[in-house]
Amino acid sequence: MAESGDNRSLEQVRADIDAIDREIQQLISRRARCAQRVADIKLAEVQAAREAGEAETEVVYYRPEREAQVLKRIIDRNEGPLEGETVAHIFREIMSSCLALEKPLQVAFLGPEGTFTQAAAIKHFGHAALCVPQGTIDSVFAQVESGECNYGVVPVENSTEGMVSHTLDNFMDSGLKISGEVELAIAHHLLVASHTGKDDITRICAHQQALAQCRNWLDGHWPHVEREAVSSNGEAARMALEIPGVAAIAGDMAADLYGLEKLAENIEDYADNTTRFLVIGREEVPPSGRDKTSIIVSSRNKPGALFTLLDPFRKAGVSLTRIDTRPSRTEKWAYVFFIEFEGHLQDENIAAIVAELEEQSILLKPLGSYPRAVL
Ligand SMILES: O=C(O)C(=O)C[C@]1(C(=O)O)C=C[C@@H](O)C=C1
Repeated sequence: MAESGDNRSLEQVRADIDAIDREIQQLISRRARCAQRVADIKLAEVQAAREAGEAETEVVYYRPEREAQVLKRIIDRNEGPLEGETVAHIFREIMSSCLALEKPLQVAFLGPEGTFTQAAAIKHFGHAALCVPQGTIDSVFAQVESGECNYGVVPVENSTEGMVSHTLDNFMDSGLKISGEVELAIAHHLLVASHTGKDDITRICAHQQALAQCRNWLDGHWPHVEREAVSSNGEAARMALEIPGVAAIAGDMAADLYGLEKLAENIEDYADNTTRFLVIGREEVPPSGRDKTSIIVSSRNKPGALFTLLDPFRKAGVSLTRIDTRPSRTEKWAYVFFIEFEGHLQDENIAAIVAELEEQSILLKPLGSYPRAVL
């Protein structure tokens, strides 16, 4: 092994690396064969259930709770010198390829290509999943509901690509479940085509939220250049490639996709700009041990209604991670609450809270329990 103080030559160390790569490759192949065996077992179980006359079920190849456990364990046991997250990303890709051997996944995302939602889909499912762009959040839901796609990825919080409230509204009418969450650090760059010089720029295009998130930087560096809000950062990048004088604000995905150059990197006014996305699917996810649950709940419009809804959480000592309000579409001046908290619907304390809320509310819809983001 390459230890400090070791005086082997470059050739010798490279010979070590070659031998290690061979072993890693053999182990990855062995792992992939295990995944194939897992797929056979899953199929046999579903066939046996069908023969026993149990309800018609689909084979569920993708297991988010298991993936979260595998990735968490990798981070926890990591001893360096690589960062735990770096190693986990490598395993993310290995699992993604293993799953594709079992069954290739189709994942709908709010497009177009090159958006942060696509980056979130790839971060969550790895590069082996086939990511299919959709024009609207509604059509991401529709693709998963119809079975055209296995899963969907939509923005939910502080997004540069879509309306959060629109995602929440979709959940009110949909039978889909949340099967995961993705957090993505958003880094914006000023991008131009290789034939566009700094002095050629006459217009800077981006999604309106990206323009807003870079306002101070733009005021400082490009105070006299026109800014134009377009439908997405991906679209802005496409324009930068095709229209002379246009520069785009967008992320790495868009820069790579359209082969654009970065005139300036990380131009967002606030570092730690994170967007959160939800993964939607048709199945409920079993507990991973580190889960979150989302519900929609609506109460009668009377004083103290919100307090009554939240009190069971306080009594049980369960942390809320998010609460949003949307106007009810059926009753004037009534509201529905979108509440997220730590724990799984199968946990006893969570089941008790939900039972209590059911008594207090006029509507309670569990949207699913899912593993907390690991990466
Ligand atoms: O454990 C399983 O159920 C598998 O299918 C194996 C595996 C993996 O490669 O580790 C692959 C896909 C699943 O989403 C989870 C894990």
